[in-house]
Amino acid sequence: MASSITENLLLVTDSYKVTHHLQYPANTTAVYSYFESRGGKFANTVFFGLQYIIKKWLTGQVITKEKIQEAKELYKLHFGHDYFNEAGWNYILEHHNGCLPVRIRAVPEGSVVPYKNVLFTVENTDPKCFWLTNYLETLLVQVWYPMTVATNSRYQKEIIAKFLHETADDLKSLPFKLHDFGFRGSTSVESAGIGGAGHLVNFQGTDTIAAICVARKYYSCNIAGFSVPAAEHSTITTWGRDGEKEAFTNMMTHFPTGIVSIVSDSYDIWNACENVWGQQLKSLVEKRDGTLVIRPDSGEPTEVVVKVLNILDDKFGHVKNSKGFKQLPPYLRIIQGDGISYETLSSILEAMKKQNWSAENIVFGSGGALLQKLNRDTQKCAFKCSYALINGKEVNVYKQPVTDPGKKSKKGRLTLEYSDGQYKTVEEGKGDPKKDVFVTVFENGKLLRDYTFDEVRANAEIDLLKKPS
Ligand SMILES: O=C(Nc1cccnc1)c1ccc2c(c1)ncn2CC1CCN(C(=O)c2ccccc2)CC1
Repeated sequence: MASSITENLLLVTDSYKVTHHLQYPANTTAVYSYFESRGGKFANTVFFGLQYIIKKWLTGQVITKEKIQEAKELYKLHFGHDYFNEAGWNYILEHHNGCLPVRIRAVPEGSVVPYKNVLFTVENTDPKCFWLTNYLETLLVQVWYPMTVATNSRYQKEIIAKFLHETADDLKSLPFKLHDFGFRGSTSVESAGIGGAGHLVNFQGTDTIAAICVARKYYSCNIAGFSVPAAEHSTITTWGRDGEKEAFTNMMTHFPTGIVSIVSDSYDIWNACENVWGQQLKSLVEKRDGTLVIRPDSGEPTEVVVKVLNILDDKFGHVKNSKGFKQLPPYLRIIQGDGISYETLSSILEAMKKQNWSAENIVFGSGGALLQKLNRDTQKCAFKCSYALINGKEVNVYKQPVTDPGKKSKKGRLTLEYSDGQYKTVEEGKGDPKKDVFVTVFENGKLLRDYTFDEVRANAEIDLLKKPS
């Protein structure tokens, strides 16, 4: 029978974990583990995506006779030996009605937590199922992905907010300033949805429809993001090299109101801005009831963006906003969707500012850098056992590799405390329960806290009043 990894939780783990029930000390009755970001690219981490994993994989009667049988057969083939913990899984089936006897406690979704703080803990709730805690590590650590996308996206929001503070009348446009172009560059439809939802924690502009679906299905959000009619090269180039003006006119005719975005670099972006938009279609642009967003899509972004703005200025003029920076007429904006990342954003906005252009004039699109150019190491996400009960004795468990002090793990039962605006992880069970911010989100097959996307967004919101440093 083909393995149905897509449904069978017993198959969603690393092979070596299938043998781990035989490797703990005799009479181990509790294994307690935690997840953290040990720090990496970003000092703070937006915690997001655990609820997706819990709802998709852990809630309800996830263990069945058929799944146990399928796993038993597959692992016999895989190892060439019978290591599978059939008795352990049958015990869960019989004594817990197929529900997982574990407790997961976590910081609220959307929380922004400095690295090296505990983000969630996992423990078995039935002493016979000590082996289950770390069986779930493989799946639970995959939260690194939505978390890291949400974090990387939020750091770009802070950059854009800074430049809006410095050069724009207000920050009203901030939610739409970074648009997700990353669907095609994602590893899979599922990962596009998960990562794209991570981006939508911070923004409301996306072309990754899978992300809308994840926010709707797993975070009770009817519509988490928006987009508009936009051209791609094929809808321009199929009109022929001499047909670019007709292609542009067709767009303006089919989409006579609202925002419409037209990629304009198919042949010569300078000619398109200067002669087509700036002369041949000038009055069409000026009279249209909406905003034309011109999209360059090649060349060195800092140079192209500023040169396009200056050409459009020459043709359509500008006004000075309250901060003294130039602003194109409201019917005209640009979007830069090529080469956009956390690393390049500032240089583009700085180049604009140097030539007195407000950040108000531009929207960004980001694809691979937003959803794909990340890995578990970006934020050094790790899952480690810190406490066990062995022969009824509490044991603080830890690792402290002489070869890498940075991999030292925390000891004992952990609490994440928040006081005076600071998070603090307290180890060895010495925390103050009154200051503990953790929520029990899952226990014995049940999701106990169901965060809405609005709640997640509120928790992750940046300080909009903070003047740029
Ligand atoms: O080229 C686009 N998508 C794309 C997708 C995949 C690969 N390449 C490009 C694309 C998509 C959306 C675009 C775009 C260009 N140019 C402008 N937009 C729309 C953005 C949508 C949201 N924006 C709004 O201001 C806004 C729109 C609706 C409601 C409220 C605000 C700002 C612009």
